[in-house]
Amino acid sequence: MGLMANQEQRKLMVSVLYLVSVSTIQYSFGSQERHFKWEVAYTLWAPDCVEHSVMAINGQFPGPTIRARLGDIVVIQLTNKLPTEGVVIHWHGIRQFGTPWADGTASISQCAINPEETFVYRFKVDKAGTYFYHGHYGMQRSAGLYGSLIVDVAEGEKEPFHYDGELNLLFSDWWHKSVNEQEIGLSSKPMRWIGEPQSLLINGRGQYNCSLAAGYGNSSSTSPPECKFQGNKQCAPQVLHVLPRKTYRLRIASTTALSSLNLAIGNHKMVVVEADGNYVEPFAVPDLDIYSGESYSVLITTDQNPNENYWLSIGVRGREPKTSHALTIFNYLPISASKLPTSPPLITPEWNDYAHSKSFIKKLLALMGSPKPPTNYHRRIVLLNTQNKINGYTKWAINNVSLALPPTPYLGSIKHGLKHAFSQRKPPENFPNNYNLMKPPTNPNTTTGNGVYILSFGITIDVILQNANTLNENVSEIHPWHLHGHDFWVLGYGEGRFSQKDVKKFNLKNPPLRNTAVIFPYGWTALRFVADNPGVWAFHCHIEPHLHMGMGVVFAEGVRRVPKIPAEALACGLTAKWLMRGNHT
Ligand SMILES: O=C1O[C@H]([C@@H](O)CO)C(O)=C1O
Repeated sequence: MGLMANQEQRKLMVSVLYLVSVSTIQYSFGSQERHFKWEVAYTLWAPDCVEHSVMAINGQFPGPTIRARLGDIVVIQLTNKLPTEGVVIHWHGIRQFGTPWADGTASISQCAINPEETFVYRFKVDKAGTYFYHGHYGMQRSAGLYGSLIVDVAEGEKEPFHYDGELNLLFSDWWHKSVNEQEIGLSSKPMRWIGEPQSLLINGRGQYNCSLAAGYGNSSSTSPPECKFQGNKQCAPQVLHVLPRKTYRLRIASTTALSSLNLAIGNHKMVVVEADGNYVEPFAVPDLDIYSGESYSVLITTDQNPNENYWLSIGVRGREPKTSHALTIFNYLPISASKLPTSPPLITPEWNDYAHSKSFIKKLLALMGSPKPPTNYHRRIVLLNTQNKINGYTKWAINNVSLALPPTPYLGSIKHGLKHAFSQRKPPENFPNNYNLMKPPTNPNTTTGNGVYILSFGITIDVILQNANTLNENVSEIHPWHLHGHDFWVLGYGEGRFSQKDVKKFNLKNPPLRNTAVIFPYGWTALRFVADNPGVWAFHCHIEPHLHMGMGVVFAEGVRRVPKIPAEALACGLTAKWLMRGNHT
């Protein structure tokens, strides 16, 4: 198979040995500014061995990894080199305390950066953990605009667990149809759904129509042929080189557009220690579900037969899979990476085995000593998730409002009192009692809206995400919801309609802190957070086409306390007019 040429393998071995030693080096300097100069441009690339256009950063796909230490200021000077479209980048999991204009959400925190313009993102990383970044304008994440963002503990501090080396995995899904065509299909009448991805990618690499694992005795005539490529191809798997009898931290994040994934490594159990940049009570699992917008760290001990290699595989969950698993090799050095594992890759649990997913997610509990939620809430917002229609167009709606973002970003319009910038009607806090969650909506018609949930500064908010049936009989889908500007405590999950009696079952003792939480088909998920971060924050389904079809809401809190917003974030829509009136002195 020629996964890795010999010389390349030696080079990588040296870098693994370096990696192992690096974790013991003590740095002698404190927090600092980390500067990056980036250009976003389309480039031709073959993520799954088939060439298409991808949105790259400095010619790289995925974009460069940002690595910083807790307390550092990260400064990214981003120049838009796309010929005809705007761009923004969201720093997923970074709460942006004091810098809400750097959250990178078009129409919410800033104006899109026009071609040839530069915008400087400057923010503090105030919590160690595994994060990532991605485009947040239209469906630019699906176009390939993403990369990893890793925050190490502060100088002289230790993680609450030991490891000898570290490996970084960023998962995504990939379509051969351009994002432009996908977007047009979604907004056509009737809607043309994007379908399942052609490939899954691990660190931007996958294999369409060929298998790294072909040749395991029972491969049938329908299974794809063996991959034939040299290790230098863009789609060649990034082999994970490890040394025997060590402990590795795998940092994992999922920036998929659609797919929920399950990860497994042959013969190795994983000990989960971090979720979305928050420590959890360690627990061991043979496989792990990861939804779009989530990140995890797991510890792996290389205690298996050192004369073998092992498969690392990801497969689709929660939707009927039509996409092959993505694979790479967990290579025990010094044996060659081209020695195929003796056992075939692990198969993902049945796509609709939700009991498996629920049992995993309920094991996640905050590490002892983590911040606890307030015991009471001040305001409860119940959000019903439905698929709907507007004049024959398919939409997603929350409490029967489908989010259509306004041309003027909310942060500037709210801060500067520009009331015509968006609807001043309060979006609904609940949905009718007689709504039947188990059936398609009896009246599927909805309307668009762009109203904002204004949260009094400092209060405790409970959000109940309530799932329901889609437009099709007997279908309810998974939705991973992501909150900007905050972590929330996940207080509980339940089946059917949420009711007051469910409150008794909330976990107020050690609920995990996260920034993304899933709702299961026909179920509910309860979240709690404190509205203590001045700014305007998106809260939305992280499935990119669903957000595109309106599946989100907007929270605003303490906007009067936001310091002076940089003019570059305001130079569009009604805030541009406001600037021209000379208000920004
Ligand atoms: O938004 C979606 O549309 C399709 C389907 O409901 C209609 O084709 C699907 O699976 C989604 O998640």
